Amino acid sequence: MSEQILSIQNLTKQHQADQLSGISEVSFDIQAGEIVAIIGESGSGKSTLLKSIYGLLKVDEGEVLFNGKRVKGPDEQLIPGHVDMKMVTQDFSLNIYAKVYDNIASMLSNTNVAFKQQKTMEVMEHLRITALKNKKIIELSGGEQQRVAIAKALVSDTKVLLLDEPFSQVDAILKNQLRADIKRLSKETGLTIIMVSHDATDGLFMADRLVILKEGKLQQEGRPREVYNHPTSTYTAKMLGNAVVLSKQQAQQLELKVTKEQVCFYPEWVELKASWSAKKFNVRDIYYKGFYDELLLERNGVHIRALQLNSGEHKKNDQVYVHIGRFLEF
Ligand SMILES: Nc1ncnc2c1ncn2[C@@H]1O[C@H](COP(=O)(O)OP(=O)(O)OP(=O)(O)O)[C@@H](O)[C@H]1O
Repeated sequence: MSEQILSIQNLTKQHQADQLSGISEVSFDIQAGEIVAIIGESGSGKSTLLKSIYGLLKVDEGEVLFNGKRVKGPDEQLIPGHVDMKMVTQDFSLNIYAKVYDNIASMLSNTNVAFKQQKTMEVMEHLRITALKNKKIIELSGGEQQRVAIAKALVSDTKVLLLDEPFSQVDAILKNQLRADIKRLSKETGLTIIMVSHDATDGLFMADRLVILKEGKLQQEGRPREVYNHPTSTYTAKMLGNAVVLSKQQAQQLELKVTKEQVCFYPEWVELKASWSAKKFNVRDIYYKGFYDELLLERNGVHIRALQLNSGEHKKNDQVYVHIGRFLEF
C-alpha cells in the first residue's frame, strides 16, 4: 500500500476580496507515486491550486502538508517553492542560448562530477532527448523544449512534479507520446505528478485520480473511470465527455421517464437500433470524426447527439431508431 505524500486541507485563496477568484475550501490527499489531474473550465482555479500546493502563493486559509510537514508560503522563505517539488510552467524557464545538457546539468552541484554526468544522461534517456544533448534550446521545437523542461525539473531527485498545461505546445502525435512517457516515468520511478489541464482527455488517459474544480471548489474526485461513468453533476459530465444535457421538459418530450430537473448522457450511451422502446429521430447533421461519425439527432424539437461507429451508414435527413440506453438525472 502506498503512503500519503501530500495532504491539501481546506485550502482557500482569493485573489480579489470582492469576487470569487481563486479556490475555496479545497481538501484532498495525494498518495506517493500517484498521477493526479486537476480538471476544470478556464478560471476554475486550477493554476491557483497548483501554485498554492507548491508554496508560491500566500493562502488565506488551510494548509498543504508534505509528508506531514506544512509547506511554507512565499512570505516565509527566501526562495518560494518546496525543495522536493518542482513545477514546470508553460514558459519552461530554460536558458535558451545554452545546450540541452547544460540546462539540465545546471540543477546539480559540481561536487561529484561523475554523478552529475550520469544523472543528467539518465534523465535525458528517460525523456528520450539524448540525441538533443548538444543542441541549444533555441534550436528546439516547443515539444522538445517541454521535454527538456521536465528533465530539468526531475534531475535533482524531485519527489513531486507539478505540470501546468504540459501539452499546450505539442501536436496530437507528440502529445500521445509525451503522455505515455510521463505516465511510464511515474510508474517506473514512483514519481508523484500533479497536472493541470483544460483538456480532460489528458486526465482520463494518464491520471490515477481526477480532481474536478468548478468556480474554485472541489466538485468531484475519484478514479477516471469512476468519475466518467458516475459524474455527480452535469458540469463533470460536460468537462469529461461532451455530454448531452436536457431539461426535464425536453426529456419528457422524448418520452423519458424522469423525476429530477436535468437529464444527462454521453453520446456513446445512445443506441442506434430498432427495438420496442426505440423512438424515431431525424438526422439533422453529421460530424465526421475519422473512424466514427457524431450524429446530431432531433425529435419533437429536442436535439441529442449519438455516435455512429459504422461511419457513413446514416445520412443527413435519414430517420433512425434510437434508444437512450442509460441516462443520469440531476
Ligand atoms: N494574480 C491574480 N490576481 C487577480 N485574480 C487572479 C490572479 N490569478 C488568477 N486570478 C483569477 O482567479 C481565477 C482563477 O484563476 P486560475 O488561473 O487559477 O484559473 P485556471 O483554472 O487555471 O484558468 P485557465 O484554465 O484559464 O488557466 C480567475 O478568475 C482569474 O482571473
